[in-house]
Amino acid sequence: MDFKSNHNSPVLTDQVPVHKSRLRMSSIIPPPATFSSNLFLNVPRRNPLSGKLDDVRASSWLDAMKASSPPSKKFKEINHDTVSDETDSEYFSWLMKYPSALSSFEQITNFAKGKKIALFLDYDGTLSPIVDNPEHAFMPSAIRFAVKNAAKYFPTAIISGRSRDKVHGFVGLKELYYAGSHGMDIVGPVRDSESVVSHPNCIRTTDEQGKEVNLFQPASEFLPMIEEIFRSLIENTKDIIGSKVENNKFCVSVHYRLVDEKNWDVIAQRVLEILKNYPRLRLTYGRKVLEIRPIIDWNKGKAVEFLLESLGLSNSEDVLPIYVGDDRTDEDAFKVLGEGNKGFGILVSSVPKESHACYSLTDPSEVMEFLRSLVRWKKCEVGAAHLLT
Ligand SMILES: O=P(O)(O)OC[C@H]1O[C@H](O[C@H]2O[C@H](CO)[C@@H](O)[C@H](O)[C@H]2O)[C@H](O)[C@@H](O)[C@@H]1O
Repeated sequence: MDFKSNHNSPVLTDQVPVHKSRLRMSSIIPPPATFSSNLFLNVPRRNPLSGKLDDVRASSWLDAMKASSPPSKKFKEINHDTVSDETDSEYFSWLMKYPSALSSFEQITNFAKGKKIALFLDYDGTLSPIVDNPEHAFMPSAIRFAVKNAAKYFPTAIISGRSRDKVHGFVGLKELYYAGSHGMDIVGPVRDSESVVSHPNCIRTTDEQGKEVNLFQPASEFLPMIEEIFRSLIENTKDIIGSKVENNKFCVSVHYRLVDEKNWDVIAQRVLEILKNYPRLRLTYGRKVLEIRPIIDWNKGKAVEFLLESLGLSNSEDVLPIYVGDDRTDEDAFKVLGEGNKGFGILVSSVPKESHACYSLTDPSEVMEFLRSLVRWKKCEVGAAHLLT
């Protein structure tokens, strides 16, 4: 769900068909709603006088917040004595729709034959397991090694909601490209593509190793505003035990994973209250996190397109982009790749979720397995090509 603020009202725009997903998975998405300027919820009601609008607003947010991170227990590990047939069949019919990228590996590589694969990887929940403290979301070294190896064969980029510096620090591989702040901060290779260099927010600079790069920051004018709201959010949530406000440079995350559930409505109300003063910012949510970001026409999907263009890999039949991610913000990238069958989106999830992806993997360890398999396959392909020459 995506609350777009403007001077009169933050407007809810939901890209996933609400009724369909609510039918399939109880309450992934809160009920359709709009907000007036005082941020009270306006929902069609049978009796407009019954109940308090504040209560409705809080319960709508609570629905969203509770649903934002479903129980992480893997279906395949569930004790079948305690699980209903209904749950099993829900999972298996979901798997029919989003087959495992490991089980379907041959299908994927058949499609990839002779093509140049470009890899796009989300960070939290994809390369590092979800943990309580966002500062401790370290990447297991075996996964780092798999990513490093994959990058030897395929151009590889990390696209994260974190600040670019922070995610670079966690991943620690200089051979990758990095996009932070949900794609609003990209360092890409230098290429004289008209659509890349002509963008007013794209500048040529040098990276830490002195290499020439293109730095693209489409939300740079929002930097002071983000700093300001970051400070205000810290000040206004400091009494909520367990809350954590994270500065992601062009966006801010308000974490409630460690907040007692009875205070989730308090944290939502405080954030909404502050946001009233920032009509050019909007509120979205991820896995037990509320995210504040600029209203600009930019997202992880656009970042993928930008990077493909920067790498000289766009508009080519011989290129197969693969995006792996676990979160709502990754859906924009899945959508871009799904349109016109440009590439594959792989959703990382151990529970059924509606998605624009076409395959699934359960967790970061399966992501690692998938990357290793891609490398093995590529080595064989290269070996076979050598034998023929
Ligand atoms: O795009 P991503 O790389 O997936 O980043 C999305 C958010 O990830 C982080 O929060 C999530 O992971 C934390 C560590 O496992 C977890 O504690 C939190 O509950 C999750 O929401 C990050 O801290 C956020 O800033 C990112 O926006």
